[in-house]
Amino acid sequence: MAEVTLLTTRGLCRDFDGLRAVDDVDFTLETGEIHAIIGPNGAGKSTFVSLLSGRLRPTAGRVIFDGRDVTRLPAHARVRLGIAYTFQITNIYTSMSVAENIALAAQSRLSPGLFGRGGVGPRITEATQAAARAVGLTERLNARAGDLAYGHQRLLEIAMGLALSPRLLILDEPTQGLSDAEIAGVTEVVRQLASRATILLIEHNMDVVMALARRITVLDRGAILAQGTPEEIVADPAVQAAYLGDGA
Ligand SMILES: Nc1ncnc2c1ncn2[C@@H]1O[C@H](COP(=O)(O)OP(=O)(O)OP(=O)(O)O)[C@@H](O)[C@H]1O
Repeated sequence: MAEVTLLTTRGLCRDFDGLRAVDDVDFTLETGEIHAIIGPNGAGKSTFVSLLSGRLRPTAGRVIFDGRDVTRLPAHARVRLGIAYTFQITNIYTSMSVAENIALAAQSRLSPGLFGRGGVGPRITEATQAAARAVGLTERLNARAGDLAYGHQRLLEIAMGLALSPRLLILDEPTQGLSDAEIAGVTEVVRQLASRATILLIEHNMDVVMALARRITVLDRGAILAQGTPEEIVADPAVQAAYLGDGA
């Protein structure tokens, strides 16, 4: 089956005070794939996905999503087009319930500015329950988010991203800080999410990358060092020298 491109970048650059954090990146993401971005610390991974989500503006270059140039669109407009970047854990409201946190995310997509008006509530409830189900948090919907174990808070973050009904879900180190058992759980959740959304995954844990990714992009000092299937990346001498071989 022919691949359909969901997102491309052309000549994407981002400078911080003279430092080029993202350097002339031409990137292509195909619809339905799980695509991992890897690279050493400071390689520019978070900066790159922030340029995709609209959290940051590029110094140069373009971002095309579903055939449309979104380079100048703010983050909230990109969310509405279907680009979701999982909220950092600090964006979870710890005193609110799991359900309320997910509902807030669902509301921002389904009814910006219309919370509580007729017909909107049931759709939010539905979206909340579906997102909780997808990450295995159904039984904790009424728990206070602040009382969740750390691993469950990470799943809540993913559920909040899912509640935005994204076409592209960007997950920034979803397994960071988790136990081995929790990592296995998140890996399975992400695998299943791929039927609902294209996934762009920043991940340091190579076992997780190898288990999930159909394609991998390696960033090094802001530029693309290599791209390919997991097998191609593991066998790439430049990648071995820069990254895999250093015990990271
Ligand atoms: N807001 C900022 N201001 C100045 N420099 C920044 C800023 N954000 C990132 N940088 C710099 O840009 C470079 C790339 O950082 P980035 O966080 O994108 O890398 P990363 O690959 O995500 O790293 P890590 O794996 O450690 O999260 C680094 O040198 C970093 O210090």
